[in-house]
Amino acid sequence: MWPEIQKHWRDGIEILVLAVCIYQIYRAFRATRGAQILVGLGTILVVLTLVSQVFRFEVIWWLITRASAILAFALIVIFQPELRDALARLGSKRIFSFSSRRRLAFLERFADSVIALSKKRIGALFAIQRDISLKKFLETGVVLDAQFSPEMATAVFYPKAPLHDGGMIIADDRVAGAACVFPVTQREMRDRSTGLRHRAAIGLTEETDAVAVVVSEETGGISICVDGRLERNLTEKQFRDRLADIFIAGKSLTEPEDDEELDREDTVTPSRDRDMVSD
Ligand SMILES: Nc1ncnc2c1ncn2[C@@H]1O[C@H](COP(=O)(O)OP(=O)(O)OP(=O)(O)O)[C@@H](O)[C@H]1O
Repeated sequence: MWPEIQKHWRDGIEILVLAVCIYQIYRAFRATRGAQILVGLGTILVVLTLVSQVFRFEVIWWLITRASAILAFALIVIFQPELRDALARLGSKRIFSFSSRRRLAFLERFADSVIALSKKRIGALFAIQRDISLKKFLETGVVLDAQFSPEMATAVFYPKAPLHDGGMIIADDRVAGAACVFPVTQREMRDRSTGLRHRAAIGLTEETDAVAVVVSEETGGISICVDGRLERNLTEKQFRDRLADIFIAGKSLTEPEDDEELDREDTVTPSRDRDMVSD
């Protein structure tokens, strides 16, 4: 047993490293235009490799090995925009992410705005960008690049206002755009009353790592959606706590923080979720 472990421990580590790399590549590309191409090519390659190895198809095997260099080159060309985005993100991470103090101020403003909309029963859909760019959804709406404020949120979502239809995208603490169309989930809903606004929140967060917040026009209920999981009808406190949990690792949104702690927080990564970072 022991000699076997000694012989194969390197293989174990190699498999682990490969699994982590493949998973990270999948995460980086899952919401991008080329994701389906990548999955398709990967599947074809794996199937062809398996078939050629099992049945010893020498010509197919020869073709696979020869084609891999061309394929690698083709992938770089196909994924050029995504690669550029990913590298830019890597470079900008933490350095350009907005400071804890700004993040906290934004979250408080945001929570107040959502609660005000809920009280007035103004339907709203927000998408807060995290690591994965929401640029392609921004293109479906109207670019604003404006400072976020409760007045701004109410003006945008006010019924009959020109931009009230669709979702608002927030990147860092700014409103990137409004009236954006998000992908609607195709999942069968247990709750048949789940309408398009909520389905769009689920769809977007299934495809990206954004956090979606919905205010129901019908009930005023506030929901948060992360990774395709919708948490509906949160109370004010639950909503604030959930926001804090996601973006500032559980620190209270309402309790003032001392400066020292805030500064220190800039250097650590929150427990479970990533912070909001610019694209
Ligand atoms: N794909 C989409 N992307 C963004 N917003 C959308 C999308 N589809 C619908 N919406 C928004 O949702 C609104 C319709 O919401 P609908 O009543 O169907 O949903 P709901 O989940 O029942 O919400 P509510 O509880 O507010 O009624 C539309 O007016 C539009 O603003």
